[in-house]
Amino acid sequence: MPDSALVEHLRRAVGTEAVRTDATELDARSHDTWPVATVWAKLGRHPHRPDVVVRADSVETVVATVRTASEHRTPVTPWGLGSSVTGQPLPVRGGIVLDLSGLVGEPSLSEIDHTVTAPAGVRGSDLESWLDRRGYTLNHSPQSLARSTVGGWLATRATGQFSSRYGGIEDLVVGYQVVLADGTVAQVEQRPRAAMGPDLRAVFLGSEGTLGIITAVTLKIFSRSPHRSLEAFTLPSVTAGLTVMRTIGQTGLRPALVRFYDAAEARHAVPEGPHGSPVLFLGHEGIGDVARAEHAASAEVVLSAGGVSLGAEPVDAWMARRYDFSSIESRLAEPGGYAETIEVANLWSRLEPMYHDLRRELTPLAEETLGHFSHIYDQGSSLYLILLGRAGDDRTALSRLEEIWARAMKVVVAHHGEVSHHHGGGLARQPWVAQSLGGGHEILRRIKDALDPGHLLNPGKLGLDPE
Ligand SMILES: Cc1cc2nc3c(=O)[nH]c(=O)nc-3n(C[C@H](O)[C@H](O)[C@H](O)COP(=O)(O)OP(=O)(O)OC[C@H]3O[C@@H](n4cnc5c(N)ncnc54)[C@H](O)[C@@H]3O)c2cc1C
Repeated sequence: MPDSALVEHLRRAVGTEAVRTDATELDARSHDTWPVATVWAKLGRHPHRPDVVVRADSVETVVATVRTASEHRTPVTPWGLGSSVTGQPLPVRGGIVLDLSGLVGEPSLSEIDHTVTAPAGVRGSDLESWLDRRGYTLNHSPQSLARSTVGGWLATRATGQFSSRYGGIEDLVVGYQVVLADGTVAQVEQRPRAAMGPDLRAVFLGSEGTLGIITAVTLKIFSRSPHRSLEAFTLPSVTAGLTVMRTIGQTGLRPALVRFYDAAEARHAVPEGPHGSPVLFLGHEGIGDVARAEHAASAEVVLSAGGVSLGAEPVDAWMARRYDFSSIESRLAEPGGYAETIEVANLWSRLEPMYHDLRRELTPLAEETLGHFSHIYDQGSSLYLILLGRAGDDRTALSRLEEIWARAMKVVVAHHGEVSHHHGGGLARQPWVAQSLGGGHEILRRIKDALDPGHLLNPGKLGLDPE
């Protein structure tokens, strides 16, 4: 039962309409897009249900909510569009879910500075369409573009499909407004760079709503590229593909698109074949002559590693379906069906052994284990695994998913890799946060203690609860 004094106080502070306590709303906020949470829902379980939902449509509502929560010593868990696939916005201690998806409004554009500022609840695809009509793009293209908010991108340190050229959200953010646990409204930004003190923009990126509530965001924008070259290639082995990706990155070539599928995922990525070989998708963009020259240089690296061109068509087809998530959703909708996506990262020197160990450990747990490498850095790359399976019933499916997580994280830690490249910790990676962050976790704990001494913001995440 919700605390009636809290609910009354919230209604007075933010208005009756913004405060929701109906069962449908509370049930909906007890599941995000994490497959484990989807199976809980199939089993009728709501282990992490809020007591009340506040729908924010202004910064004042956010401030009033956190102040009221502080007086009642009640947790507040921010919620964007719930596209997290790791349980990040699930209110594990109940209390208030603060829905930020109504925090919207007309963005403002600076064509001279090449920036756009938008309220944090704006849906990614709405902002991208708004910019597109004006000849610009964010060049931030997560697969969840139409299912996530701009504030959520910062809170989760998200990255997009063209990050190999443009970077993750940490490279695209100019500044933002954040409401602290005591209701203080702060602005952090750099115009465009500063050397006085640390770069405070980094503090809240990836904080998963545990340090503050982001209410407005200023992002870089780019003029639309006049030219794009796309091409797919088969490669003889995973070793060859990783060598190609590393060479391209370390030579200073900056493809916007690099996706290297192992043979198992290549069957899905290029359904028309040829089957049995890994496949690389490559794309360069920018001013025509420059992009064509870069593409030719990258293609030369691929061909000298035994690559064979399949032309542009497989990549064009992927561009058209790149936001499609139905293979995961339809498998999860089947009785006993389960599916999971796990993204990790490592240095080039450790990536291939980690990949092989992960495949070996996870293959017995699923009908299909698919892998691709898709965000390259000079020092390493991400690895994205998709697992699809069917169990006798949903209970068995749930334990299969739990075992997949446990085995995968153990392998990545053993290879000194990053346990998450972009989906974040949430509940899925809770047991591995402290080990993964090492000495950095103590710094994070102290920042948490200073910014949120009552530990009210999204408790139960990033291993930050008091011992
Ligand atoms: C089909 C699909 C594809 C995906 N593809 C990608 C991808 O390509 N790249 C990628 O990085 N991620 C991807 N994701 C994961 C997810 O979409 C991102 O993490 C996204 O940034 C979450 O945004 P959201 O607004 O839905 O936040 P939510 O899921 O609602 O919340 C996520 C976390 O952020 C916090 N939070 C949300 N808004 C705020 C705010 N304004 N202030 C403070 N804290 C806040 C919440 O408390 C929670 O901890 C994908 C998810 C799906 C379902």
